Amino acid sequence: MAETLSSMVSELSQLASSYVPSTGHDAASLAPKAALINASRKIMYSLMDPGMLVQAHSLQMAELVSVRTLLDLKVFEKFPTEGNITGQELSEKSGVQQALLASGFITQSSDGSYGSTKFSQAYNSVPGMFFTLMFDHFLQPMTDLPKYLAKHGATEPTSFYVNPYSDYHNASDSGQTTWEIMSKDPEKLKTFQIGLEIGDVMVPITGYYDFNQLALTEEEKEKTPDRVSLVDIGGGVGKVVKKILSEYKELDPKNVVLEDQVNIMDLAEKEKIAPEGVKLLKHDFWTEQPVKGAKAYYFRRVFHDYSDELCAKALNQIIPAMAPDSRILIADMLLPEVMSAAEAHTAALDVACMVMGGKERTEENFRKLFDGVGLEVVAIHRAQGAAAGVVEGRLKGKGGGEVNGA
Ligand SMILES: C[S@@+](CC[C@H](N)C(=O)[O-])C[C@H]1O[C@@H](n2cnc3c(N)ncnc32)[C@H](O)[C@@H]1O
Repeated sequence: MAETLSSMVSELSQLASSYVPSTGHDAASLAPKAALINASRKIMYSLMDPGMLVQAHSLQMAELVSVRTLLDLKVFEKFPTEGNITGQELSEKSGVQQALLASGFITQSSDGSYGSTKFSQAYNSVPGMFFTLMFDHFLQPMTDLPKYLAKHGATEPTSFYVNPYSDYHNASDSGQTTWEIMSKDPEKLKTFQIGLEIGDVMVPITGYYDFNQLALTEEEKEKTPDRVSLVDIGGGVGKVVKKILSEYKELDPKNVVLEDQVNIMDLAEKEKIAPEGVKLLKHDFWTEQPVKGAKAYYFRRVFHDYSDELCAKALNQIIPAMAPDSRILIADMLLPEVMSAAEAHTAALDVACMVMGGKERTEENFRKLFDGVGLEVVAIHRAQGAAAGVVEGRLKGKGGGEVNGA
């Protein structure tokens, strides 16, 4: 039975009455806010007629382009933290025309002067970088999706050489991967790596898989002190290993390896984010895994960039290096089998990944992927309050070799 306006309003009112404001940015703190926003959106959509939705979409398009332009022109940095600034002053300081400043993202008072909001202030740091990466790397190629599909057929892109991203950059015939294309602009590459931090809340790093179980046992410390506990493959500049090591104290940094492509490892060496002791290794995961017999090979937010065929190719490079008790850990979004408004952002990310030739996956998709290369799923560790988890796998038929009795 269709929900009535009053039943939706009463649902919203119930959520509002139990709502406790929080400044936390972890999945659990954001969940009640998301529930309230989803309930409000449901009401909004039930009230809108199609013409109003077109207006809302148009406004969003204009707002996105305005914010991106203002970020480039560093306009938000010119706002005083307290008080307002006149359009004239702002134009002089930033060199932009007043017309560009009229966005709901900033405020305007009765004398016509402009003030900042919590949003424009936040966009001066990491949230702005995340916005920029979503705009530059996903929105721009995504707007050309109809053109791409007309050229390549209406099928899921499965290649890292030919996908909407490479097509948008006129590089589909260049034999370059998405990453190689992105690496041509070091500033954009840096924004991508650092801005990704904000997506941490969608695929939390910690809190649902116990990384302490990968620490060496007393016996191992004596017999195989150099055994690697954790290899973070495609681990970026080291923010993820830093977070893991800060919360799972039994893990010794010297038993942790961070792997990524040459230019990312150069950046990691420069930025020095990974804790002292962590070994930085330049490694291309399409080639044989050099770290043998590690307790766990971990990919976070990597598989969603690739098709099933390519993920299988990456896994096949690790399988020969695995010990009987080694684990593969894939941390990614876990799409629900049936999509609801609460998971709308996972659908958006699924589309964003498709632009680069990848996709988000369901639990079942992961089981099939593992099965196809001779691995079996041991457990799915779901993150509380997020549509994400760690899929834990091992070599098929190696059930006896447990990682510290896990
Ligand atoms: C979406 S980022 C995820 C980074 C990090 N794991 C995180 O969760 O923040 C994907 C990472 O995979 C790396 N990558 C892509 N292709 C690679 C390859 N062939 N070998 C090694 N790393 C690769 C990229 O450089 C990038 O750092």
